[in-house]
Amino acid sequence: MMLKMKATGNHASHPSKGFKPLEGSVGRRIEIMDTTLRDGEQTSGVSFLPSEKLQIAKLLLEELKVDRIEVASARVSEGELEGVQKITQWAAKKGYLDRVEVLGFVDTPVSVNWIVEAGGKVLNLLTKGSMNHLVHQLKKTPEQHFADIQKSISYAQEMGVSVNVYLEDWSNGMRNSPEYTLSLIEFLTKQSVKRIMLPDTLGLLSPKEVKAFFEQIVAQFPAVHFDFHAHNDYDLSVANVLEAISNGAAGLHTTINGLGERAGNAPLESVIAVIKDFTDLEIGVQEQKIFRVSKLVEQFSGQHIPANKPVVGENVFTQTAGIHADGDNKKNLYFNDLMPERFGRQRKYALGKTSGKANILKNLEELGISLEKDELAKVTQRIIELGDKKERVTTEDLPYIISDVLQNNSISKHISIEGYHMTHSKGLKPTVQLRMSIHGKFYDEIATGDGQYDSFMRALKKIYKTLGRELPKLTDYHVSIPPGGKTDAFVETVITWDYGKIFKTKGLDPDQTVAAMMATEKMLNIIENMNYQPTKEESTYYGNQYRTVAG
Ligand SMILES: CC(C)C(=O)C(=O)O
Repeated sequence: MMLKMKATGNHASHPSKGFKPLEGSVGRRIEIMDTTLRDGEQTSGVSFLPSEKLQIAKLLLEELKVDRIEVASARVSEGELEGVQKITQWAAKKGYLDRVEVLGFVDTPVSVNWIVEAGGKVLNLLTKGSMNHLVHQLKKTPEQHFADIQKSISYAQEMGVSVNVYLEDWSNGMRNSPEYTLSLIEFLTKQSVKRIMLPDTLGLLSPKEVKAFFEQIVAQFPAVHFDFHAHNDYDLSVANVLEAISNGAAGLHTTINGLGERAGNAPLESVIAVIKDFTDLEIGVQEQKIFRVSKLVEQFSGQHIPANKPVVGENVFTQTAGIHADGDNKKNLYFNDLMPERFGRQRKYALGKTSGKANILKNLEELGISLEKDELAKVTQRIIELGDKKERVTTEDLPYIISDVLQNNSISKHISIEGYHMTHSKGLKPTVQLRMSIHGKFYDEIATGDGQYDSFMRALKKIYKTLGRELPKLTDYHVSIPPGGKTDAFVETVITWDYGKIFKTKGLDPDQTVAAMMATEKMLNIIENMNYQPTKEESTYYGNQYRTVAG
């Protein structure tokens, strides 16, 4: 028998753990086998290119430092063969070949030959862990199945390939046919097998059952290395993993971002956080690298990470309520062990209608901007207004908002856009129906143009014409979005006007045309201020900037 013994060792308690570790969780080192490239790729719609597989494999083994990776199923395709070859060629040079595993079937000699051709050295042999699967899928007796398994193991050995064994549908087996399932384990302990891998194939177990099954199995086979392979159908994969390792499992299977069949596998990012914070078990994974790897897998898999996904989701280290930011300023009142820096991330403070001054100050600090008290109050007010329109304003939006608000401050508002209706249809020119208020009086016009903004300007010109007034000449029109490339970000439109003097106005809105209309409204008020001979307290225009004229 070649079963790997579980390692034991001393382990000092994590200083931040103010609680008793779960029973049975002190001092062992847990092996992490990441199966992003095999079970993760079984996510509907995911297919990694060979070169992508190689890049992910490198990051998993060298940066994250997981113990083992499962990179493919044997026999799948030519592309899969190429992907495994790329990984094994690289792994051979690095001395990692015994950490690169391939799932294969009880089909001597096909899977083993495929793995050998791919340059692999480890077979994860898929056997049937429940009577149900054995009888209804393979239509074999346990004796026949055991004989076939023995043949596969012997052939792999002959070919220089080492073997771990999966008991597919093990969880069902433990529930409904434990005699068969335990007899298979018993049989495997007498074979040349390194690890026995116990999948909750349908993700049907509760933490209580995982605990009971592991207690039973580990008591019966104390020298055996058992891996647990969880699925997330009830959102219990992480809780189940915690029970498995706390009750004797020596290894775990995970995927990055929880990719995998149906609801996915146990997500590596949460699993490592939970092991570090809730047990005194040891793992070799480098958690600071997790975010980088998670983003790369997101990109290659095309599976967007939900914003609220623990550890790696966009929003999970963003405080939205102002009271939290305030608490962070006052003795870190909202501190917990799950610090973003651990995972290569940073805490953020959201800007929106619930965020308040403390959040804005935190963001200004990050940007190195300081504002006067009254300016801060105005910026806060503007963010609240924007928050009412759009849920979140980002730090990157802030400089635009500040400049927008401060510019607006210094201008008395006599003219406003009271209402508009814009059309944009294929085959027809855009039309804008516009209502303006000028010194309290309403003016309505409709115009058609080459674009929505052009239509708006034409309607505006008609109104101004009826008043016998001229508009400045538009000489430049510049649109930009804050860095980050988000399509839901605020758009800043800067328009340059020639009214004898050259000046610029800015508008900011998630909609580009609306941003341009806001910039235009500001321009109208500026020229109105110019024409109006401002009073002492009114704003006026000097050169290319606006100042309040003090008394
Ligand atoms: C193919 C097998 C090993 C599997 O992924 C599972 O049972 O969950």
